[in-house]
Formats: sequence, C-alpha cells, structure tokens
Amino acid sequence: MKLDPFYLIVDSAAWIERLVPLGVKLVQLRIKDRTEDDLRGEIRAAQAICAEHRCQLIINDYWRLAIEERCDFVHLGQEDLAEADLGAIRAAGLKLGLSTHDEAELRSALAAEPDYVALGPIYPTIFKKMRWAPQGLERLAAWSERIRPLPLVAIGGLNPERIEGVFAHGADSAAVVTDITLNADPEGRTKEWIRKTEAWR
Ligand SMILES: Cc1ncc(COP(=O)(O)OP(=O)(O)O)c(N)n1
Ligand SMILES: Cc1nc(C(=O)O)sc1CCOP(=O)(O)O
Ligand SMILES: [Mg+2]
Repeated sequence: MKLDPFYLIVDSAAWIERLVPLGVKLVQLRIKDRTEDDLRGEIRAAQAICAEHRCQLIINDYWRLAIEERCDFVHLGQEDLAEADLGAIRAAGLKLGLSTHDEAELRSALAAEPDYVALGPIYPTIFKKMRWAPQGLERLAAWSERIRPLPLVAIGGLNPERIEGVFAHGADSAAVVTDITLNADPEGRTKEWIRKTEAWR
C-alpha cells in the first residue's frame, strides 16, 4: 500500500475543511474528549470533505465509530490496540495503522498485521507529553529495515527542514500536527509541505 508522503493530523472537521482543499491527500482526524454524538458529527463532516477532494481519511482511536460510520482506515496506539477487536476491524474492511515507540511495541504491532507502522517521536514534540526520548533518524532507518515492505510513518517534531532526512532514513510518510496547526499561516505551511514532499509522492 502506498501512503501519501504528507500525513496531516488535525483535531476537527473544520481544520479538514480549511486545509484538505489545498491538496492534502492523507489526513488523520484525532479528537479527544468529546461526546459520541459530537465525534460522529465530526467524522461525517470529515468524510464528506475527504470524499469530495479524494483525500484518504484516517480516524484516530475510535474504531467502533469508524466501523459504524463506514470509514476505511483507523489509527490505533498500543493501548487502543489492547482493547480493540481486530477481527471486527478487519471484517469491516478497515485498514489499520499502528503506533510504535520501542521494540516490544513493534513486536506487538507486527503481530496485528497492520497496513502501516508509525514510529515516534522522531524529534522532540511540543504537542503531547511522551514517555520516550526522541527516536532519531538511525532508529527510523532500523525500523524501516524491520517492517519492510510495510509503509513506515515518521511522527514527532517534524517540519519542512526535516522532511528530507526522514525520507532518506526510510520513512514513507511524514506525519505532522503543530508545525501546521500552530503556524501563523497554516494554509501557506500546508502548501509548503505539499511542495516539499512532492519528490516522494
Ligand atoms: C500517525 C500517528 N502516529 C502515532 C500516533 C499516536 O497514537 P497514540 O499512541 O494512540 O496516541 P494518540 O494520538 O491517540 O494520543 C498517531 N495518532 N498517529
Ligand atoms: C500524536 C503524536 N504521537 C506521537 C508518537 O510518537 O506516537 S508524536 C505525536 C505528536 C506529533 O505532533 P507534532 O508534529 O506537533 O510534533
Ligand atoms: Mg490513540
């Protein structure tokens, strides 16, 4: 499976409406702490925009809702994975991306036969508190060897200056939150990401 090299992560359908029409082809809806009704509404709105713009939508965490709403891709972390019904996810035809942060997590991720593996944080991130030190580019290259031919997603502290390094070390896609959502010009930065990832598209 080929992933777009630019993997945007946002926390609302409003962000998706703002940025996906610019040419984003892979986006994760990552929402925390909302009611089920709110989540369902956000998922439906995101689906409509992504369908219109032929953008792959990935739902973070909420695999039951993703099944109910007939989504086609979910991303789960290791704690999510421990509680997930992989049989139900597969029976619904959902593709699955999994987070990893260390060797043990990589083993459990591979056992679940995902459609991609993410490694993070590659660089320090301001987005959320993490138990792991930055992985660095050599670790990313090692992961790439280990998971081949599965696609590898790099995440954590990425910006346009770091794009070339992660692809040179085996990443297939670069996931990003704050470099875009906290940027003074999110639209301009999104266009810059699309341009700078073109060589790997
Ligand atoms: C592409 C990608 N990689 C990693 C994560 C992190 O997932 P998780 O460890 O479950 O943490 P939360 O994002 O749910 O806080 C991700 N969302 N996307
Ligand atoms: C949501 C998330 N998961 C990570 C992991 O390592 O699993 S790093 C991360 C945050 C990424 O945000 P930013 O691009 O702003 O650093
Ligand atoms: Mg999660």
